[in-house]
Amino acid sequence: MTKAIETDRRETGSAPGRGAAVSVDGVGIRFGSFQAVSNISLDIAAGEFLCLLGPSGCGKSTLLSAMAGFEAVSEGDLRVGGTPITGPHPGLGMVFQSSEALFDWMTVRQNVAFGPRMRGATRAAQTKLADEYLGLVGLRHCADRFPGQLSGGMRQRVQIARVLANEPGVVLMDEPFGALDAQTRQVMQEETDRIWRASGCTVVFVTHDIDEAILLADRIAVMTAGPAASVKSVYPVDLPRPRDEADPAAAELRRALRADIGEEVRKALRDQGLDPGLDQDVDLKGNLR
Ligand SMILES: Nc1ncnc2c1ncn2[C@@H]1O[C@H](COP(=O)(O)OP(=O)(O)OP(=O)(O)O)[C@@H](O)[C@H]1O
Repeated sequence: MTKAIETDRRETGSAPGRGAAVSVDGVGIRFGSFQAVSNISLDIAAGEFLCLLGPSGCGKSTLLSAMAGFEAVSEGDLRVGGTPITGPHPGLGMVFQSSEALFDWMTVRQNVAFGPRMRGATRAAQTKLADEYLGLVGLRHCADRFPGQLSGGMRQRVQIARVLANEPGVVLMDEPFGALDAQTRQVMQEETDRIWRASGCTVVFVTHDIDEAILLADRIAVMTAGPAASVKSVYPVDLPRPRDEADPAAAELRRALRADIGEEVRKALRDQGLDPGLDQDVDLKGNLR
């Protein structure tokens, strides 16, 4: 965290950006009579980077939405920093897959300054904070452009800067790089690792990409196939950072995750009346390979 950001925190009176713990205890979420997730328990430590993996449609986004306060839990208890989540909260920031979440009519700087402005920061402090976080994501030089003038990867960086400028304890990311091309995605993964370490936030990150999870996570939680999905297993990723995909330990973890998730994807396909066959490889979205 840079000195200037710390100074701005004092000027804006905002909460420190240190990570907050997330506690998920016996959580179930229903939509009418449909039980999407059931009996989910996860303790996420302050400052931890946790990835959620699971078959398509198992309830990853639903769980993330509940953590963000967008979705009410039907059973169980969900807390951030010890406080029950009862609705959207400035201590929680959400990065969406689509950068349409940005305000197209505002400049990049105005987008990032939006949160501090809503918190009543002075104009000078808003600009200073926005420029600091734009610097953190490597986009200071784009501050006066509009989102429509940026590439997809740049827009996602603006989204991240905008969320961080609110100085949340927890950042929730729902497949943030799913719509990007492979090269931009790789750069964004490396950047996320760096930005997360600089910010000190807790991150809960939903992805379909096992390699992305291995690259970024402290722990990976694998969900069962829905309905009534729960957490099947949790894998610690005890690998040095920055991560090396070629590390034999990463390859071993990749194999274990593929087997674990593959089982759930096959289950989901069988429930849909599709039999992938035991020797057929499937990806997390249920596509045969
Ligand atoms: N508002 C809603 N009303 C009814 N059902 C819903 C609603 N939101 C989600 N669901 C259902 O809950 C289940 C979980 O959906 P969710 O989007 O959380 O899965 P996911 O794991 O994030 O999927 P994907 O990996 O494909 O993005 C699905 O069966 C979905 O149809």
